[in-house]
Amino acid sequence: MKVLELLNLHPKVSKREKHLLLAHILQVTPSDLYLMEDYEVPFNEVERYISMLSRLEEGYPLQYLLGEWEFYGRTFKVEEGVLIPRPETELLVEKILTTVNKDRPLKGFEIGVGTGCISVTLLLEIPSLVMYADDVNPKALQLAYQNACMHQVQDRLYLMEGSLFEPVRGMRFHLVVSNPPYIPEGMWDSLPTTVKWEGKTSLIGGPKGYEFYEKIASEIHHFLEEDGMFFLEIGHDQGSVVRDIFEEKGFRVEVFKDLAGQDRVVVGWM
Ligand SMILES: C[S@@+](CC[C@H](N)C(=O)[O-])C[C@H]1O[C@@H](n2cnc3c(N)ncnc32)[C@H](O)[C@@H]1O
Repeated sequence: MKVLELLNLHPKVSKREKHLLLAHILQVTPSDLYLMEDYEVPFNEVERYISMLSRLEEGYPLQYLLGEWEFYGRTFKVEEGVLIPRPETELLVEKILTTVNKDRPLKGFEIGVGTGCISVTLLLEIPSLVMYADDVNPKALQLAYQNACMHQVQDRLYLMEGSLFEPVRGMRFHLVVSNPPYIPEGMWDSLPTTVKWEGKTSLIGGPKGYEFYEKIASEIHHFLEEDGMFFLEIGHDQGSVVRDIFEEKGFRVEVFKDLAGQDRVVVGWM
């Protein structure tokens, strides 16, 4: 079959997804495909493409089929059960990069490293930084290690299996960052099928959704240097509740909105 014929299959799947998938299989860029419309695709590739298209139609995420996704202009490996890096999370990284003093040695900690997209990006952008990062999901830790190796920052990233602050008891950091699970449990059933492949551990924060912020607020003072700061991604409607949680514990916080005008990042300090 020809490229154009393949791109016209499965009308329910978006053109963009089909372009990304076929380009990935043929190892060309999506825009190359416009010049290859009459190219006769070898049988094996046709078979692979058609079976992946069926999976897409069933709601399997494109990113997992590709095995990689972009974050902050770089490629990260992704795998089923580990959160796919989101564009909103780039704002969290941006806030850190524009806030911290990058010219001095810095020690950071990330709760819930996932693919490692946040920690690895920070390490690439801040050469004086060393990051510690944990996750309760061993698959995420393996993936984060692979991504750290791919971007050659594995010597400055210490990955630990464990919950919240448990693996770093007794340590203090200049920055603590987290994009914790923040969706309320009751919303699981109504989430799109594609999102569910990322797993409850990645997404569900607890009955209220904002339980992780409560847990972080109750402990974080033990783990921050005197001038330390924390940077948290939040759900679009969690700005005021998360502000209250931290202010009640005596922290100063600022809430920032994303490009869509939704609450997205909380920056705080003691
Ligand atoms: C929303 S994902 C964020 C992943 C990644 N940091 C990102 O921004 O793409 C939340 C991550 O927290 C992890 N997690 C869930 N509960 C945790 C806990 N109690 N302690 C540490 N990590 C946890 C999940 O496994 C998941 O990788």
